[in-house]
Amino acid sequence: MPENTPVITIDGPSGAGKGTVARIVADQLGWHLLDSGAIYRVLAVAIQHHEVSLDDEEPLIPLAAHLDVQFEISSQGESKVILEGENVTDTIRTEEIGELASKVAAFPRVREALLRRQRAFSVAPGLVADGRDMGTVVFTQAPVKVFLTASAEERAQRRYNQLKEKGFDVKITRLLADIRQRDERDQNRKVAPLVPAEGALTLDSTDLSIQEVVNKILSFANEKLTQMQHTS
Ligand SMILES: Nc1ncnc2c1ncn2[C@@H]1O[C@H](COP(=O)(O)OP(=O)(O)OP(=O)(O)O)[C@@H](O)[C@H]1O
Ligand SMILES: Nc1ccn([C@@H]2O[C@H](COP(=O)(O)O)[C@@H](O)[C@H]2O)c(=O)n1
Repeated sequence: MPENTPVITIDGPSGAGKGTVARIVADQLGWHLLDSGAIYRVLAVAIQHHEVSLDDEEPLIPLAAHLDVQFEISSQGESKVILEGENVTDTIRTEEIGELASKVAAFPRVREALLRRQRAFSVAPGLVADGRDMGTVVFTQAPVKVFLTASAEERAQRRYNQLKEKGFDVKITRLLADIRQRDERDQNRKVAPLVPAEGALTLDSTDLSIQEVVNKILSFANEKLTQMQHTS
């Protein structure tokens, strides 16, 4: 991992807005983007395709280590996720796959098998990485770390709006229950639990617009990166 590539990590619970703001921040800086949750989600789809049971960690490790996935950008600028030659862009976004991904993500050796793949995204001129352990495990050297959160009710409402817009028939009470269950699992697992990294800026986005969150992250990043230039 090149130690001198600047990385901005954005960790936080499901629906806090990490992916949305990470994309805007990366675009504005002209940096690369890593949606690490997508990797766990793709692995969950691969597990379903290959009918591998979650009862035992062992068979999951080679699947994680040799995951045949490509993240592509279409000619219209839309991102596409290809697993074993199949377009799984929409499949990975379902609540069912999110739930399965969070179960798979609790296995320590599965997480270890995915580390190198995630770190390979750290390429000049810089990387914006979002997930649960970007600042605490994957990019511990990152000069800019953010912990983005929002109330569970607000996150369920955002997810509801998002799914309704895509034409899915969903119940907000169910989404809220799923979000709470996923928070519980991600925060309390033994390996890489969801916690703010040391030195992270904690942002509660419950009452903030997307643009306000982006502005706060960019101004924090600017401050940290300027400090870094002066000390190197
Ligand atoms: N500050 C905000 N105010 C209102 N809506 C927001 C805000 N931030 C994000 N959203 C909306 O909330 C939805 C969820 O956002 P997003 O997918 O970025 O969350 P996430 O933290 O990446 O979730 P996950 O970890 O589950 O992928 C999106 O529809 C997004 O447009
Ligand atoms: N760095 C990460 C990223 C994700 N996970 C797990 O994957 C699940 C799905 O992630 P989304 O961000 O796409 O919702 C999530 O609930 C986590 O369990 C992870 O462990 N580490």
